[in-house]
Amino acid sequence: MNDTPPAAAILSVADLHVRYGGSHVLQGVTFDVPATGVTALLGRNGVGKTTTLKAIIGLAPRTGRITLRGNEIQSQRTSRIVRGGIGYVPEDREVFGGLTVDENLRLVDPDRGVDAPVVAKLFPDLVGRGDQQAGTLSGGQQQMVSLARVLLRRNDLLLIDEPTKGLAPKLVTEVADVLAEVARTTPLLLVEQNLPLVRRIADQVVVIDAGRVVHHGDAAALVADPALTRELLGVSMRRKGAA
Ligand SMILES: Nc1ncnc2c1ncn2[C@@H]1O[C@H](COP(=O)(O)OP(=O)(O)OP(=O)(O)O)[C@@H](O)[C@H]1O
Repeated sequence: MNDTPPAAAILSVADLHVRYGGSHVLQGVTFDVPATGVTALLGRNGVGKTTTLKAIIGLAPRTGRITLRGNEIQSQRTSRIVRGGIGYVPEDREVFGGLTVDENLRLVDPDRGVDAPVVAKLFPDLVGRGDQQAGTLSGGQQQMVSLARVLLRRNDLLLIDEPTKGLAPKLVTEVADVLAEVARTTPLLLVEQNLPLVRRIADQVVVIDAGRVVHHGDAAALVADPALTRELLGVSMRRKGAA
């Protein structure tokens, strides 16, 4: 049993609702994200994990209360929330394929491209690719550009949506290494279906089902319990790739 008290919350989500037309996707989602480590947001396909991240960052129509370091942000626009310290890496990577890697990075800050120290530290493979068109990169390399872009800013919290989706096992491991390194200094709220990766880097899990949080607790304990993972997520550890 770990007697360490839980870290204070950096983000609190309370009674979060999202409706798309007649579809009531989130029906009172409530959870905290501790100020350190990795919190994995899990759930079956289509339960609203991406919608939860979008609602936090202001890209989905929401009601409820969302606080960052105790300050309410639920009525703020996305640009203000980002300036307030939340970084967001969307699921579809969204690199600009017609721009070079360096230009993609300089969209965030014109003064910092592939020569930024964080790129050399975390994404050495990108250093020599500054002039390559981002659209010609592999999926894993595009994911690195997407992560690097958000890490050029100082963030108090990062929301990262399925960073390993569609990647080969070796690249999943590389992305996991980067996320583990980033999490040493910045708390992460991570949507991720790869349970070995969750087991490796997540501290806490929040599981959503039918529009609500149905489980909240220690990541290792959930992943170590095959009956519970099957019940909550409908998956068995064996079907998922390595991290
Ligand atoms: N813009 C939208 N308009 C209408 N319905 C939407 C919209 N975005 C998402 N939905 C619906 O909301 C529900 C939740 O979608 P969401 O993408 O948040 O799920 P998810 O848990 O991230 O899924 P997955 O694991 O498959 O990525 C789905 O039924 C989806 O079809």
